[in-house]
Amino acid sequence: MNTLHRGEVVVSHLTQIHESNGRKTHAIDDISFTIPAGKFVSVVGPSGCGKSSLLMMLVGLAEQTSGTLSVAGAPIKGPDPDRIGVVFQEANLYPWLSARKNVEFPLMLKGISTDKRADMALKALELVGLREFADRYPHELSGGMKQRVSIARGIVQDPDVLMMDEPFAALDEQTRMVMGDELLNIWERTGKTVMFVTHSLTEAIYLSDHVIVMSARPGRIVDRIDIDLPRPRTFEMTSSPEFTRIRNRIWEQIRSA
Ligand SMILES: Nc1ncnc2c1ncn2[C@@H]1O[C@H](COP(=O)(O)OP(=O)(O)OP(=O)(O)O)[C@@H](O)[C@H]1O
Repeated sequence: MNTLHRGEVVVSHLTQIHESNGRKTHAIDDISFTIPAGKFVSVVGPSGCGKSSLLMMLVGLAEQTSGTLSVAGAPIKGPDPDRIGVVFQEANLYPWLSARKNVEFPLMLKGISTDKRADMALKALELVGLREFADRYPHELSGGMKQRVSIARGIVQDPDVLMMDEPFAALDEQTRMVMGDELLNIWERTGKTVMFVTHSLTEAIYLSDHVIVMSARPGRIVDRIDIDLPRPRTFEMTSSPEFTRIRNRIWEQIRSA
């Protein structure tokens, strides 16, 4: 890893064409952007525009057709949870493992010693406010708590970058708002770069330094918006004229995409 670029994400002329059963789907078309280290950037766009395809390439779970991707100064050659943490829409916890053991799981695969991985998992659970629930099993946790365990698992190896694909989509609105604030809290405390895929324009604006707007498939970037609202963000801001102006601007782009 090039320490000069820790946490920076650089996407250059990225194109992806999926091929399955002899059919080609042009998902992403010539996308370029940079996320400076430590920034919180959201990606929004119409359903099927290629947001998840983009994220899957950035976390090393899919390959591009052309173009380059680099995270923390090095190209992506496969999943690398030391460099890039990932959180998906479903928490995907193992039901037979406690919260702590779920967080420890990737560390166990790496052969990290029992004591060290317990220590790392507890620190990550502490960061998401769940240390007291470390020995609970997934069925004993609420949807929001499960997703917090999943975030803990995503950051347990202390990656510089966290990629999140609709992490709060399955949660009720109230829990979703609370989780957004908690994520901002974790982000502020850890200084990680976050790329956050969401369908919610309010969530994207509320959380981010910058919002990338994609067109309908094949996904291209149609707008890039700096969110200059002060931090900490507050619920009241979501009904301010500035917030509404930005939301309308994004909605116009998506509606006509
Ligand atoms: N593995 C795959 N094989 C073939 N086609 C795929 C594959 N993955 C995605 N696609 C297609 O690529 C396009 C983009 O899908 P993708 O899931 O990236 O969009 P999205 O913006 O995340 O959608 P949504 O907002 O509905 O979650 C879609 O037409 C989808 O059917």
